[in-house]
Amino acid sequence: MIKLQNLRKDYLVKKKAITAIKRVDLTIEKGEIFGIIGHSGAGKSTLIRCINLLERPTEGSVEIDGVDLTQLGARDLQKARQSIGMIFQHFNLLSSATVYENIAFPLRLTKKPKAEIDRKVNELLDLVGLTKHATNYPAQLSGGQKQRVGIARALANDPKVLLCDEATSALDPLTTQSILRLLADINKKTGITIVLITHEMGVIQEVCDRVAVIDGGEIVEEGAVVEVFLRPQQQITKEFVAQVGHFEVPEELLNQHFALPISSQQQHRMVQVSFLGDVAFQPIMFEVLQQASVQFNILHGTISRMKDTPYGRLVLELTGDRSDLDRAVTTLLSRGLDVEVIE
Ligand SMILES: Nc1ncnc2c1ncn2[C@@H]1O[C@H](COP(=O)(O)OP(=O)(O)OP(=O)(O)O)[C@@H](O)[C@H]1O
Repeated sequence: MIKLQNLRKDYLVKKKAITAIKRVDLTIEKGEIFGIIGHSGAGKSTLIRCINLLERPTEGSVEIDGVDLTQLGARDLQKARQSIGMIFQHFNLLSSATVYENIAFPLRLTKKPKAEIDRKVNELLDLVGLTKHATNYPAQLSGGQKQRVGIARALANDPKVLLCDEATSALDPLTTQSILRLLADINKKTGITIVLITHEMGVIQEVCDRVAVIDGGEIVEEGAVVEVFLRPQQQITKEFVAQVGHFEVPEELLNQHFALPISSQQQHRMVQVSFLGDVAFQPIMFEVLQQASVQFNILHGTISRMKDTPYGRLVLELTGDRSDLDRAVTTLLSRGLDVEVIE
């Protein structure tokens, strides 16, 4: 659907080139919600603005549905851009136009008939829950409502792709949630491909299917959100995950003395058990440990949800005969849990 190949973007500042995007190869599938996360200055805005050629790449190609936008002439590019909607951190609404007129604006630009404009604007007002505010001006709206207008306007020409440039960064946590839920809903209803950039891992966790981590103008890690959360490879990714995950085993646990009593044949073992998807709802762990005659003590845990996928991670102290402990770990692995022996 979206294919960025060998993408580079330099800015000329006082006749010197500053490389914002070093080299990016990225494929985003049709219908997915794809997140790009990075710190300030990492190149997120530049990258997302290259997707609709608001920034023209210095090198490389930007394919949407097999068409390389960098090869199009002005008229064809303008047409292709109609299939790419965009929303912004500060909404970029026309302050002197009503909510209705803001949404109608792109339809008027494409010279749609009046009746069609009216039908479409009303449909979009309903979709974003702003029917009652049609005649209000942006200054009369809350931040969340302004972003809803931004979303409706971006969807006016039925785009195939929606680009979200830090769309929730100016909003409080509750409003952020409601905007993310609206985006997820629209994605489900229409199958639109959504690309969003953010510096907040919570945003990625809430709505994205896949994520790429950008650092110094390069993608340093990429994968399904659940995989990246549970098995981050790069240090920067681990730091982003730590913003929301509480996945790291606390230092004091690693140094503590085991709590369960022990007899001479028995051993202690500290394990981290991770589970994903439906397996999170099954009592596998307790069943297996009981059957193996292994005692356990929960030392630390997180159970939550990533978009629609439940997941959990528990740190357990296990006590039992060595062979029982080995058997319990092997059985847990064979039943689809991820088990890592910490100590
Ligand atoms: N128009 C521009 N002219 C010159 N340099 C720019 C321009 N836009 C961005 N840059 C530089 O390119 C690099 C990447 O900037 P970019 O805005 O893409 O990063 P970002 O990850 O979106 O950061 P932020 O979250 O702070 O917006 C930075 O070093 C920035 O200073």
